[in-house]
Amino acid sequence: MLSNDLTRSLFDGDDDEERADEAAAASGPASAAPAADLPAGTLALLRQWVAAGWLRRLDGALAALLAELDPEAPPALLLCAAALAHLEGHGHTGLDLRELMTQPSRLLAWPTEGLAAWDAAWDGAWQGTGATASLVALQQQLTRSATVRATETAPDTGQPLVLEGEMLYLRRYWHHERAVAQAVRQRCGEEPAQALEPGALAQARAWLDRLFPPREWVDWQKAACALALRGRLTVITGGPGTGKTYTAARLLALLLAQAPDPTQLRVALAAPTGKAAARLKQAIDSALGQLEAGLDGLLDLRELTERIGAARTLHALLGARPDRRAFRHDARHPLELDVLIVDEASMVHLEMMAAVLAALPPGARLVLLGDKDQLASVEAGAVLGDLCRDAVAGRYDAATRAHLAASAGVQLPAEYADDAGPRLAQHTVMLRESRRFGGAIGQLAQAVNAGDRAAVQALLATRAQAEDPAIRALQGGQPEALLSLACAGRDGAPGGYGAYVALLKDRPAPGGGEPVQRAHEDWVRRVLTAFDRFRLLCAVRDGAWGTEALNRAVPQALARLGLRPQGEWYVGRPVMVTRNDPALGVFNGDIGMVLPGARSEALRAWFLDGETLRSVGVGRLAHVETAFAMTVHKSQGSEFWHTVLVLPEQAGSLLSRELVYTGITRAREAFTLVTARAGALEEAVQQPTRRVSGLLRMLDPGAARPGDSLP
Ligand SMILES: Nc1ncnc2c1ncn2[C@@H]1O[C@H](COP(=O)(O)OP(=O)(O)OP(=O)(O)O)[C@@H](O)[C@H]1O
Repeated sequence: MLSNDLTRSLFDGDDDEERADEAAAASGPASAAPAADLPAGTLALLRQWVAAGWLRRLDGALAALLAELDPEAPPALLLCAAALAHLEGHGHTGLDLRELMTQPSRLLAWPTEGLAAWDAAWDGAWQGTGATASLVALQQQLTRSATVRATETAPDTGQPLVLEGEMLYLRRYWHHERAVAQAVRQRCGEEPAQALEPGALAQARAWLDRLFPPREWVDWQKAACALALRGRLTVITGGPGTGKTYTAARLLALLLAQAPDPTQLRVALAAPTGKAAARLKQAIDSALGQLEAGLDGLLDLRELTERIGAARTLHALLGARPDRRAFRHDARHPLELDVLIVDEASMVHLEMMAAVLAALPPGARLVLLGDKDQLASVEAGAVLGDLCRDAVAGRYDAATRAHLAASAGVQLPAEYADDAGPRLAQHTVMLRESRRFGGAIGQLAQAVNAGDRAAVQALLATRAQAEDPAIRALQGGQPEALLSLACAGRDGAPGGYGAYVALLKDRPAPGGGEPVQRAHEDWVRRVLTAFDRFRLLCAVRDGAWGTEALNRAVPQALARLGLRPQGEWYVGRPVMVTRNDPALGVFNGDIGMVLPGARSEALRAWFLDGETLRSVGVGRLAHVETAFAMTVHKSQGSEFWHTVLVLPEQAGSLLSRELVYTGITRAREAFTLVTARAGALEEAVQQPTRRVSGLLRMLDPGAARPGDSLP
């Protein structure tokens, strides 16, 4: 059946337009000129919507494909299919049918004209069917088609769409969401968790008291470690600097202390990007080092640090293979691990989370660290956000509260108690106190996160009055002002990219021998470190305030300071890898700098992962882009001494609260906001992102309707 292969591939590639072309070509006349027996009217309408820019070509192509597979496909199915594909493009994993029927404007976020066209088409879809539009009637219409699988009743014959309750899925996303739900349920235990046996409990208590000095208020870090002892999945969320890695390091010490044979404890550290993995390793090593010093040799944490080795990207950990979608490690070839710590889990998309859960042996512990309020992955799904739905409220049941009291001496206030709390809540902890982010930048991030427009405005105004060097806002600015900022920084935060450009001329004389090699590597490190202090982050790629225009303009501006941006490859070109290339050891999101090698003028891209420096000849790098300006999405997992967030005139739903929050929290010491239009920040703050998924419903039927999973 053409459908199965094509539909599987339809959402498997990297390039939507490419996929649309394939689908259009393969579905032949259905998409070009519908045959008379196809629901041509609906398809023609969809083509108009594609032309109007409300749908992608891919969205129309999916409907055309279904019409070809099932010439009897009702118009409502074709409309749902196009909407489903469209929503996938916006990060939703499925289509909430009830919401589509009652509030299409909330789901589709189209212009008024588009919504009117949708309403008319939807009403038209029911005319002549003999049915009145209702959720049940829609479900019946959908499942009557051979292209839709109703999970409860129909056998799997490779139908492109799957209906589960009120959610319609693309086959692939249904599989991933179901796999994640099943694995999470298993890891959280179907029944209330068993208490630790008395010996283990006493030992845990002694160690937890040693690792966390007594406090007068709830020690959520200690609570997180205590919960992790009991379960195979622990989700630790918190804003920047709340001690997620600090807690994870203490958890490792605790697990080492509890292990029957500490020398055999197998631990791996991973993150979605190379940069985030390197930061995780650094933070864990430093936390374990400090801890070791305070433990009087009770635990050999140095040996553990060495044994853990480098933190890896999830792709590398799972064994990504060139040209293969499947990883080397899966349920049949599991990772040989006892503990896996994954940082920056908000960036882990649904498919990757499914792969991680599949490859981890059932007995191993998975600890997810991340900030639930950050932007979700570019790809569909908001797994961490979904998993953390109850993180703020806590919702700990009696068994959990008793466990925390007995194992950690943590007495939870009543506001966090809920005897009907779901299983997952018993495995989730939110860290609530930031140690690194208390100043003006932290306050701004908090106000943005709370959607508090007035507080954001007041904060920017008072900080400007106080001439606080940490925060500056240039509203309604000109691109020239931005370029000058990029070159030289600003008062209170000098430097900009000029600082690394100044270092380019310090290259040691090329040559052979170890001293030259070492001097060269030192220079490369200094250049990379200087570059990493400053970054321009954009909301969008296109337009005068997008990454593409800035990546053309900034090197030209830097030419005044000595950069020579000639040709594709030039000394001092910062690059970001845009596709995983396991054979080369470079992964999507890695950032490097083009510089000559130690011996010759041949240019290489140099990457710094923590302490490790590596390089690749530029001729071998097929998928990179210039990285003076990067999208906020791509910046996740990184921090810069001075971060500049650039908001364009218009960016529709892209300009969200999460985007601004994520941008601000990339700044360590200085943050500059540049907005093309006054008011853009305030609008973004009031626009939280919403991603529909059915994960919570699958995890806990009856607890939440699918579309309720996010605000
Ligand atoms: N309980 C604590 N006592 C003392 N210092 C702490 C404690 N918790 C965290 N810190 C310190 O606060 C800083 C931030 O901690 P950490 O890096 O673990 O936070 P994080 O939440 O992982 O941050 P990020 O946003 O970078 O992921 C570190 O310097 C850490 O040593």
